[in-house]
Amino acid sequence: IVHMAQEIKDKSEKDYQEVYNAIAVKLREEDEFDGYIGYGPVLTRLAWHSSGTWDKNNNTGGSFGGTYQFQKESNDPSNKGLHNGAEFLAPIHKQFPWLSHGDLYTLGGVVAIQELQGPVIPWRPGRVDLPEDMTPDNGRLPDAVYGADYVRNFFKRLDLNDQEVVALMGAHCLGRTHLQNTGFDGPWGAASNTFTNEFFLNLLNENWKLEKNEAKNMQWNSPKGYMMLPTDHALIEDDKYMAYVKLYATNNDKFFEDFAKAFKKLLEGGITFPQSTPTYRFETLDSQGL
Ligand code: HEM
Ligand SMILES: N/N=c1\cc[nH]c2ccccc12
Repeated sequence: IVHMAQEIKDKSEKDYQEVYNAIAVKLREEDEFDGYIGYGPVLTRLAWHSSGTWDKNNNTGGSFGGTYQFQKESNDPSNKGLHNGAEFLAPIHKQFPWLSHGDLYTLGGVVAIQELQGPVIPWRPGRVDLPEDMTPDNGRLPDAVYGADYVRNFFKRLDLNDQEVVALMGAHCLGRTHLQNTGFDGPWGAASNTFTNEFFLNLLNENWKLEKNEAKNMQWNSPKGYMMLPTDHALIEDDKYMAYVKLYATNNDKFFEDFAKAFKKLLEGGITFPQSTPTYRFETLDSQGL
């Protein structure tokens, strides 16, 4: 299967910056969601889950067709809680009906990362809505209970190497787990809505204890009330992953640079863009003085 992005002839950078700004203003205004965490983390997870269904071996799934809009995909147990992100974006789709669902879900993640003070994520438009029967089967997204070998093998399907995997996992600096969504709980107290390299610093500096949680799942907890999934903790159980954890814990610029590249790659998996497609680097609201 070839997913050829369409050439968007009648929309300019200004048009896409307008969509970016509409999402960013709504994000700034609706700050009370999920105990004042806001919508940034769940929008980030929606962009990742709508892209993470890609299978490089047969080029099925991925962000191109916007198939998260169909219940077969949005009802995947792996996607529990993401309807909050989709409902947040629904009015944006109404306001800009010319934007495809695939472009909408991925752009939502780009806005979230940038407005939460993360790196600029270069982004290209042109994803094309596919019919419901092209929706990939459930079960293509990763489980949280396994170790480093599972994580490494899982991300091969998305064509992502050790360095890209560790960089991407740094997004777990945002938001929190919710017992009723995934059977994991915490961190307790203030979960973060600012994009930093803290995930790596916490992995290295906290005193982690493996405990069974209320849903009978094992997770790593620290005296400060932080938590890590088994797949998070796997990054300091494996020498190759550990090297990148240390790199990103000590070099925030390198983390930002590598995260931006890996997140763009994740959001574009399986898509062939025409040479003429522009790559947009959007301004944040702050940098526009808005
Ligand atoms: C081994 C791979 C991964 C596993 C097993 C995993 C698992 C999870 C789980 C269990 C949650 C909690 C969801 C909930 O209970 O509401 C979560 C949240 C989250 N994940 Fe991941 N994740 C992985 C990779 C990623 C990647 C690659 C990204 C983005 C680049 C990401 C971004 C997020 C964000 C932002 C949240 C917070 C969502 C919220 O606060 O509502 N995750 N993840
Ligand atoms: N602070 N938030 C997290 C810390 C470690 N791992 C996570 C996994 C998913 C969501 C949030 C976190």
